[in-house]
Amino acid sequence: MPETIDLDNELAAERHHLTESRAALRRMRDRAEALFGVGDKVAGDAYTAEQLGRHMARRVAELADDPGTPLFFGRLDFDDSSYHVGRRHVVDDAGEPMVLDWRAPLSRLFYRASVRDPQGVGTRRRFGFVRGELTSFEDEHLDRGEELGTSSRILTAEIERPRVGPMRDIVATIQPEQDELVRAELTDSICVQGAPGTGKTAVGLHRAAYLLYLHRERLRRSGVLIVGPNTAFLSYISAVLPALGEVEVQQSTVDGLIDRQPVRAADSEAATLVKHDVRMAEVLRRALWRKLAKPTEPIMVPDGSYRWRIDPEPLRRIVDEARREHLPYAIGRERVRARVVGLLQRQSEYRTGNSPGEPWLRRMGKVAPVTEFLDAAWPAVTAEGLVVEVLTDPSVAEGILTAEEQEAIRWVKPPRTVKAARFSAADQLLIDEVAGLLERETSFGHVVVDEAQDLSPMQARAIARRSEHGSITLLGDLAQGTAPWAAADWRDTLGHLGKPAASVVPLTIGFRVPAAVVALANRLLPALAVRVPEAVSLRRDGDLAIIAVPDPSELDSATLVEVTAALEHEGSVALIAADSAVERLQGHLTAAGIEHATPDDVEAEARVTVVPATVAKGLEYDHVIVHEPADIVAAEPRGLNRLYVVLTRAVSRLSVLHAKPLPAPLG
Ligand SMILES: Nc1ncnc2c1ncn2[C@@H]1O[C@H](COP(=O)(O)OP(=O)(O)OP(=O)(O)O)[C@@H](O)[C@H]1O
Repeated sequence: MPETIDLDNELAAERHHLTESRAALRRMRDRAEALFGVGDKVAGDAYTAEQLGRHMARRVAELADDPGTPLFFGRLDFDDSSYHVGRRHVVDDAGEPMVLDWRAPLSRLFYRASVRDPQGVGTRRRFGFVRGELTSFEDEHLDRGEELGTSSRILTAEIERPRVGPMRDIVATIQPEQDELVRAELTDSICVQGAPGTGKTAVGLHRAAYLLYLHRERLRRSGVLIVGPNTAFLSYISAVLPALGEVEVQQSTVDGLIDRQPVRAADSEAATLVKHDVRMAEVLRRALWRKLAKPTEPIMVPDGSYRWRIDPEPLRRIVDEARREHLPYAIGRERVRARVVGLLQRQSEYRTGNSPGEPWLRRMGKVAPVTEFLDAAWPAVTAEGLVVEVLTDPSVAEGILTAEEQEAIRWVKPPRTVKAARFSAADQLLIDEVAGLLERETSFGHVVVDEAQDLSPMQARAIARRSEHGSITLLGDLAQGTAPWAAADWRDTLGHLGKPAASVVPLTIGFRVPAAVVALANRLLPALAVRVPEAVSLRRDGDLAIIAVPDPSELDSATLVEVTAALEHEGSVALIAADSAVERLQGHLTAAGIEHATPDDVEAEARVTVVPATVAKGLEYDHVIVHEPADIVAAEPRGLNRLYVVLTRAVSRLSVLHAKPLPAPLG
């Protein structure tokens, strides 16, 4: 059987290449560490030493080898050469490539070459690994018209593998439609509308890694930011970028971006709605700029034996001019101060014949008459102070907000001082909005926003301020919108984000949810009032069980039985329930001696996670057990959308237990 022997030899050769590549990576890391050690001795000054130190530490971290993940996952054979494709570049001692980074231009062919357009690739080889051990490979001879596409055994195994712990990268199996998005230009802002499990999150994270590779210096200076819906989601995705060698990407919720003040108050529902409404931006802008007043008094500045004077007319001109320059408010104020001092300087030069020096200019900027003029014509404002004013007396919103809306946000008991004010979570948005009117925010080079369908206009504006000079990748699914302000059309969100021209691209191939489960969830779509393309599941496997429990008092115990049965299978188990039922169910599990974790504890040993329905977004588990869908739907106005999210978390099996009738579209 010569074919078998040949294959064995091939496999042995590939394993040898893997061992050699690992050794080469270790030597690269040793060299980096050695350099790290001498870095502070060769660097001239403390600053350079620190910079160099940080650079080297990063380099060493980037070169870390994770024995659990394969160093390469594919190979491309051309006529006269072949390359292994992997998570990062590995070179031998002579600098020759042993593994090409998946982001290198040549590696692109691994994802994109096809029989129709082989782009010079003769054979594409994919490797199968078990716990870091290379165990198999699969060849597509594109030059002989062989192509596996999504029927690749290795791709199927990867998609169907049991899920444990945090999210993993998908570099080995990025699909052409995903690759197109991952490798979009840095200057392109894109919006990805994708059904559940189509790889939106994966695409966003890989795009961040790709852009960092291609524009390393530029993006390192300006930074890359990933915005996610909650901390459970952020911990779930936190391992992906480091596994790709990217250790310096900031990940945050929107609240985390804008937390200038502690949250010490809660809003009514009506107040929350108003504060997230884009009209609040207009209210705050008006409240701020109304503070400018026309100068009516001259400025008189005694200066030794002289006395300088500026009349109201030139002062008015200075204020008007600065206003027309559309500068942020605080910068405008300083501009006015500088121009006033400029006029004083000219008078002084004219009268004394000398040019006053820096100290004189600084003193003039601060003398009482100048400060008093500024405080009257262009008063100093703090973001917190202005928000306190508006919430104490919302009448400034006249004509923008209705009388009821003004009442909804009015503070019943205004604080005596700004310091004593107790701000709510939504107030942080208002404070951030004003801060953006006062000063310029620094922009990230690229921002990835996940679960973007739930951004309120004011949240989108907070992100816009941080990406004014950069591009964005917006990821979401309109059908999964659960916030009261959830978008019905991506154009609206893109407008608030300041990227109205971004293209909206659909993803439709589902990698997570088995076809039977997708079919169930899709029954909800017509009731969700959004127009989105349905997902087509790649997964033919999977089980769906809908279990009616006739006696409501037995629903919890039936759920417990289902959890116990689920533990017979490999992989993770999630019990998802209406938030109000979570504590009770946790109690039952504890009483039954079943270990269980919370969704933000991704390192937990427990195989069962109890997930409140409102936290399930973006997460996935092998076996999902949904407890009483009717309660999940009843808990909030967009409960059906929430149920759609909950039903689409299952990778292999979904069990739905109900005592109440199933919500209409499912019944
Ligand atoms: N090309 C791929 N190869 C293998 N697995 C993939 C691929 N694309 C996505 N997946 C897997 O499918 C699952 C769903 O991906 P992901 O969470 O990115 O989807 P999503 O569109 O963000 O889902 P949701 O809308 O539910 O948030 C993940 O386990 C991911 O690793």
